[in-house]
Amino acid sequence: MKKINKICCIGAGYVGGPTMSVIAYKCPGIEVTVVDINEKRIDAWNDKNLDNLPVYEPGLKEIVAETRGKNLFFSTQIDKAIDEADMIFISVNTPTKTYGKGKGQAADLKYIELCARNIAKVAKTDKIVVEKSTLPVRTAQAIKNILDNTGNHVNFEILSNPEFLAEGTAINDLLYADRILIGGDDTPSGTEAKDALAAIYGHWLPDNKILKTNIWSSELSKLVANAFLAQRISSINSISALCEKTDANVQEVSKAIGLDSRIGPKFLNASVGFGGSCFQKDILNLVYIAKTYGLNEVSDYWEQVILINDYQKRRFANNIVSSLYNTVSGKKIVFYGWAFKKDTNDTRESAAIYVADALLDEQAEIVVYDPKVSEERIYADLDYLNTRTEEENRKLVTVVKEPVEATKEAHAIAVLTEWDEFKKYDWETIYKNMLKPAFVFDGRRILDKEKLDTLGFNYYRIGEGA
Ligand SMILES: NC(=O)c1ccc[n+]([C@@H]2O[C@H](COP(=O)([O-])OP(=O)(O)OC[C@H]3O[C@@H](n4cnc5c(N)ncnc54)[C@H](O)[C@@H]3O)[C@@H](O)[C@H]2O)c1
Ligand SMILES: O=c1ccn([C@@H]2O[C@H](COP(=O)(O)OP(=O)(O)O[C@H]3O[C@H](CO)[C@@H](O)[C@H](O)[C@H]3O)[C@@H](O)[C@H]2O)c(=O)[nH]1
Repeated sequence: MKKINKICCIGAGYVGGPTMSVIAYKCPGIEVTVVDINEKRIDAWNDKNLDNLPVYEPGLKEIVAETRGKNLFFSTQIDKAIDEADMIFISVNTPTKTYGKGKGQAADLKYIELCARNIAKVAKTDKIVVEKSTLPVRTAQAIKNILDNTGNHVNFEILSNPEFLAEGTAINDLLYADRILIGGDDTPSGTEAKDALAAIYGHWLPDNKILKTNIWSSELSKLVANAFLAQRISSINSISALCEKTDANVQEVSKAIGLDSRIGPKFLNASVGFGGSCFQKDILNLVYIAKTYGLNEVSDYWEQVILINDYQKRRFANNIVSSLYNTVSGKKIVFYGWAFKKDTNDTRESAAIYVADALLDEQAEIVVYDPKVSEERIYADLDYLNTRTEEENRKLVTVVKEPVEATKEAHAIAVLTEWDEFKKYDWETIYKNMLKPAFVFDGRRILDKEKLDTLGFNYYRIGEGA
């Protein structure tokens, strides 16, 4: 079996950084170099103060402290790292296309193609190239064409090894993965490459967790896994709307159905809507692929998962407006949370952005508190929507560091992220701070209903009648 001594990972983001840190940690005999074109990001990965790493994940800084400078390196010298590596992971972003054919649905593969061309240009020895990014099914074919046609006639073996970590639990998910998926050709060199990659994960995971498939099954399974997970959330969120009309309680419904072992209890938490960089992007990609093959019914079926998610965010915002006597103009609404889920500083596609946008359309004054998200990020998220000028966003939205203080003279609080600390606040003081009637809209169902009711709040939570 081919022995891997040096790994290069192109892309030092939310996947490349944590994944390679764990590989370096578990495989002290392998030298791992993570490269990126973004110099600022690499500098942050190399920052002496581990609180300044560009990705916040519980447990990450301890692993980086252990490995960085020993067998884990972060660098902008991309060509050098490619040249020296036996195995190259491509872990760059694959966002939804914002232009041209497939705009708004297809995955934008320009960064992937740039990586392939760069590898082809630089490689002087045989390489195993691993797709770590989430890609449309059959992308490996395109990568192979580029490598074989523009390369220096060395042998490239292409593997698909999608990543299933969830943000906020990335380190745990990597250390105790449910499964590792490795897709590749069944040729002798393909099998040898799959074995070499399996051996890396074999440093800490048992054989029965490592699943080898053909490359197309592997590429497609990643999109399907995300589609199934998001489908569960949209399913329960659609039922949350029905619960609110019928006095059923969505949590009781989740529990009742989840006890059926065929359904299972996980991923049935009703919420203000799923966010994150992956679910929407990957489902849209699946929708686009199905349409490309003329499978319109398949495409419509999966698109509905996104439509319900948009509906849920809109529904939450509309409910705030109608509860506050049909006008929020000039009213102070405090947002608890901006990240798309707890324990991450990532805000991509966070429901908070869209709820804020809808309320700003109604001229609300929004005050945001999030324990991990910077002011700069929050304004950038709003500016990116292009709904109003940057000046207006800064006029209507304030970002604060003091969550209880922020509620002074507020009309309402909206809980957008399920950060644990929100549960521990002094809700009595918050009640005193606020204008009456004091409204709380809990988009995550994390607060103590009985306590808030007793204190005098008008407390609403997703999936339950008033
Ligand atoms: N974020 C997640 O939780 C998650 C989980 C599983 C899979 N994925 C998938 O993994 C991929 C990466 O996601 P991410 O969240 O880490 O993205 P990210 O945006 O955080 O990181 C990608 C990095 O790649 C760099 N990059 C882009 N083009 C480059 C090039 N040509 N050369 C060098 N560097 C380049 C960017 O500068 C960026 O730092 C995506 O396909 C995503 O769908 C993400
Ligand atoms: O019952 C639930 C579970 C999740 N969510 C929301 O769904 C979104 C996504 O959460 P989660 O899946 O935990 O985080 P991600 O980091 O987006 O991880 C997903 O996307 C990754 C990128 O592809 C995959 O690797 C992971 O397996 C997949 O879980 C977040 O807004 C959550 O708040 C709910 O509303 N209800």
